[in-house]
Amino acid sequence: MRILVVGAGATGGYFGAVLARAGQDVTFLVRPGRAAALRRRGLRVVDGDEVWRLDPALVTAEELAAAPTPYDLVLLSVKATALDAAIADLAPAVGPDTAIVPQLNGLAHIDALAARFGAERVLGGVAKVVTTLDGDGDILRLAPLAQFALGELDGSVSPRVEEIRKVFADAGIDARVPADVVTALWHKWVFITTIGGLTALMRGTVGEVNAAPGGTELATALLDEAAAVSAAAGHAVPEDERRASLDVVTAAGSPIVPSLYRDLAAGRPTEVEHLFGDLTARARALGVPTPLLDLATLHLRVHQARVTA
Ligand SMILES: NC(=O)C1=CN([C@@H]2O[C@H](COP(=O)(O)OP(=O)(O)OC[C@H]3O[C@@H](n4cnc5c(N)ncnc54)[C@H](OP(=O)(O)O)[C@@H]3O)[C@@H](O)[C@H]2O)C=CC1
Ligand SMILES: CC(C)(CO)C(=O)C(=O)O
Repeated sequence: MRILVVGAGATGGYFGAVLARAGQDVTFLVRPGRAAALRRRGLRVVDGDEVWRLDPALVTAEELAAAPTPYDLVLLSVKATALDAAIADLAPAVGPDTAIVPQLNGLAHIDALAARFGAERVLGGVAKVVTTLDGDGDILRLAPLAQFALGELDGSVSPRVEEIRKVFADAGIDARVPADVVTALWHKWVFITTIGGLTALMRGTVGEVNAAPGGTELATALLDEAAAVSAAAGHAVPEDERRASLDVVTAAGSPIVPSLYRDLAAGRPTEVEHLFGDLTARARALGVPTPLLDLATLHLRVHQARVTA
């Protein structure tokens, strides 16, 4: 299977490196700056005490446009803020049989991809991994979790989904095909807006927020707001899943923060519109009140305006 990973950042770099290390035919579509850094330093993954280096196959948008090459699988791993440009850049890699698996948090990117490439080429993908880039561009894996869920958007069971799942599983990734990947995307969205809203509003880790009086109540209220939107959209969060998410966002002493918080704390733009703007707009359309998520949205918008000015 020829695999093109679009974006060699924290998640794409990690999953792509794991797939390449397992012997898969992986090429990274990267922008010139990242290409130069990877050629100089290699793609390094720091996983606890283990550090491994890969010298991956790279292609830039210019090179791909000059020699269009259809790939079997395109794994889209950019931030939502880079989505439109990435869609244009990856287009020459899409042929009649290409499967595009995005792994962004949120949902709106699915519609954007389907509009550009046709819904039949787009699968749903949900990444559960905790990775970040350090100052050298190396990938740091911050927690043992490495899960990838994918599926057809219409819920059907297809040979290509099983084939891709097996490629991930054979590389050692906990790869799953949920009963309904759109529901899985919604539930990840609920989780990410809860933990993102909590840590962004309170400017602390899950443990720090919960150590303060009222922190646990805020985590619970955020989760319930986000879950109410998901339920109104037809994707109710089952009680066991709600409990599992609650356990994570109320865990005493937990050092966990989401990538959104890392971006905020580092003064970088965040995926505010894709994650929060979209969810609160859908909440309004569905008649679901979301005062806490609205506050988080406003907070992140103020940051966005400042850092993009
Ligand atoms: N980090 C995490 O733990 C998790 C993140 N997610 C989600 O995954 C998505 C990606 O996040 P993450 O991997 O953290 O983001 P990163 O910013 O670490 O990586 C994104 C990469 O995309 C590259 N990129 C942007 N535009 C293009 C383009 N046109 N062509 C090629 N490369 C491009 C950037 O490269 P450049 O160097 O050129 O800027 C960057 O390296 C987000 O939606 C996030 O919410 C989901 C699960 C976990
Ligand atoms: C919370 C987490 C790590 C779960 O995969 C995530 O999606 C993110 O940080 O963006």
